[in-house]
Amino acid sequence: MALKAVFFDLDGTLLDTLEDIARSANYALQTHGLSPHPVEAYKLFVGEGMRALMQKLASPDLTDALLKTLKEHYATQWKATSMPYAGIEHLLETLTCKGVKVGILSNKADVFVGECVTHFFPNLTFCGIAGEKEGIPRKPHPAGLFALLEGLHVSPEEVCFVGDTKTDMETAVRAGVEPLGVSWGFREKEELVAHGAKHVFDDAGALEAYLLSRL
Ligand SMILES: O=C(O)COP(=O)(O)O
Repeated sequence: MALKAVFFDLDGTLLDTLEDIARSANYALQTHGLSPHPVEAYKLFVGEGMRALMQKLASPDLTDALLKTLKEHYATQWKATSMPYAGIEHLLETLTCKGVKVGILSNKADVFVGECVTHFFPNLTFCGIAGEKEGIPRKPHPAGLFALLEGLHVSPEEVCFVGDTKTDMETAVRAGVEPLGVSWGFREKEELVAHGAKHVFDDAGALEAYLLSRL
């Protein structure tokens, strides 16, 4: 069926946020007497939201304190080095111009998703944007995607979900939409294929060409 809507993951798919997240997480760890990790190591840690990130890096009794410090630091540092990957603005603009609905579903805290989108994509209109928020289970649970799809009058066969981790691919599979992977983000192609990616793209131009071929 013809493509009507495309939903994107944010961190590692639309935006290269790795360094800012890593720096804030390392700041939190060091503030609470723990050792930092190399920025690259965060490619495996990021993807399930900030609480899960801190749970992966320290004992459970420290999670709340670490999370508070992480959020406070990230609130002032989220755009220090982060930026859209090459070709992303063009891709989003093209889809929007062609009448395809474009949305974002992230496990990043909802407040930061809003700030990032306003800052990095100020001229684009999205059909829905959501980050991790209370009351809605985060990806790979499909509830967040279903909530965004509500009222759009599209069926799952008319929707793609694009992401860079197994969490994103599982979300798409569970929601019954087409799972599309990107290899420029935080994980390897193999992980995406193993978790259901129908295609994995190496640059935004290739993804754009595929999506346009689906119209
Ligand atoms: O910040 C995270 O943990 C993940 O965010 P994402 O879902 O946009 O990749």
